[in-house]
Order: sequence, then structure tokens, then C-alpha cells
Amino acid sequence: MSLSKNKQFYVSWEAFHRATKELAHQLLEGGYTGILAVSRGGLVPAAILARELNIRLVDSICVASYEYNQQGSLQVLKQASIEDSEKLLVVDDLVDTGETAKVLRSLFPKAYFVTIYAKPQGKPLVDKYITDIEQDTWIQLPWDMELAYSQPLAEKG
Ligand SMILES: O=P(O)(O)OC[C@H]1O[C@H](OP(=O)(O)OP(=O)(O)O)[C@H](O)[C@@H]1O
Ligand code: HPA
Ligand SMILES: [Mg+2]
Repeated sequence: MSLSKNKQFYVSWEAFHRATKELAHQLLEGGYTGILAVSRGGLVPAAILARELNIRLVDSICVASYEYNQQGSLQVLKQASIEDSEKLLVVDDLVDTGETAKVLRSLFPKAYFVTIYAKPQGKPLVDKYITDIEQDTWIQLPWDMELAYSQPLAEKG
């Protein structure tokens, strides 16, 4: 299924870091003892949360569903070895249709599922997130972008 969107939401590294630290603040009193990163997008916020919350038990589950913005069926490429528990944080960068979160929730029903960004369709599947993004918007993450020259407005046709 094509998820091409009308609008784009560009996220800088700084903005991503700031939002993830805000998430860490909100999780500080939760007593979480382990992190499960949903690779690949969840690896970046998982590393930041692990540092901020002083959690050293970090695992990953490797899934694939999108090829750029074409959504296919979700495949689990590598299972996690960490145990499901109320003290486990499952971390992804974002929830869009909720298909990834649905699978993760069925595999880790006790865990606390967090993301940085959430679109309306996927929002009911996450326990906590930081920023709402409209469904028709594509989130451009910092690791998918590079600095580039921008033509002055006066020179644009
Ligand atoms: O709510 P959904 O519609 O399932 O979309 C959200 C998922 O899509 C992206 O991952 P993707 O499968 O593109 O792989 P990546 O993390 O390796 O980039 C994102 O990192 C989430 O994991
Ligand atoms: O909006 C998005 N941006 C980046 N990756 C994604 N995977 C699903 N939706 C998105
Ligand atoms: Mg992902």
C-alpha cells in the first residue's frame, strides 16, 4: 500500500533529541529496567532513553514493513530475547497506521510502548508519545536527510 503524503514534517537531529529527552522526563518515575528497540527507527530514541534513564539492558527486535513509503506486510527478521514485563519499554520512533505497534503489542502484551511521534490511526496503540502528527503528513526523520543548498526566494521562478 502506498502511504505517500501531501505534507512533510521535517525533523532535525536537535528537535529529535529534545523530544526524546522530553519523553525520558515523562518516564523517569516508571522504574523501567529494560528497553526493546524496534529496529531500525526505534534504535535512535532507544539509545537516548537508555542513557537518560540509566538502563543498560537494551535489546532489539528487527522488523521490516516499509520500502521508503510503500507499506507491505510486516516481517519479523530477528526476535528479541528480553522478557515481556511491565518494566519493559518498547521503543519506536513513530506510529503511523499502527500495524507495527499491533504486532509488537501482541508479542509484548505487558510492556509499555512509547514513540516520539504518533499519527491518529496509530495513536490508540501507544501508551505514551510526545508529538501529534496529522495522518496525511510524512515525517522526514533526521537520519533520512542531509544538509543541502537552498535557493534564495528571489531567484525562484
Ligand atoms: O504504524 P506503522 O504504519 O506500522 O508505521 C510505523 C513504523 O514504520 C517505520 O518503520 P519501517 O518499517 O519503515 O522501518 P525502519 O524502522 O527500518 O525504517 C517506523 O519506524 C515504525 O516502525
Ligand atoms: O511518516 C513516516 N515517516 C518515516 N517513516 C515512516 N514509516 C511510516 N510512516 C512514516
Ligand atoms: Mg520502524
